[in-house]
Amino acid sequence: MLEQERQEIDEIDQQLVALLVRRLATSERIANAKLANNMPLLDQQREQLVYQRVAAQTPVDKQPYLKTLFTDIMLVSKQYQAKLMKAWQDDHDATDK
Ligand SMILES: C=C(O[C@@H]1C=C(C(=O)O)C=C[C@H]1O)C(=O)O
Repeated sequence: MLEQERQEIDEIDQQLVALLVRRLATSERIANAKLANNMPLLDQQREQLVYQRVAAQTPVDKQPYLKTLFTDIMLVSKQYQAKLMKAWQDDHDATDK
């Protein structure tokens, strides 16, 4: 009964996982550039642009759900960047001593 739809969800999830892994890898490169250039991790202006772009691509009835999803996606992205930047900074401090 639900097999076809569940198979479609599985296929979509497979694509989402690959894209989310790629997004995190890109976020890692951004974290590296921020540390090298003494820039803050958080960029609220950029996040507002992301929300605007997502909303423009989303049917109105689904916009609140996509907003929640992207809040979480960017939260995880920032958590990952914070972990990486701390580890790189700790390494750097250790080699300075
Ligand atoms: C990835 C970045 O770092 C943070 C995470 C963002 C994201 O995951 O889209 C956006 C802005 C920043 O708060 C960035 O600055 O582009």
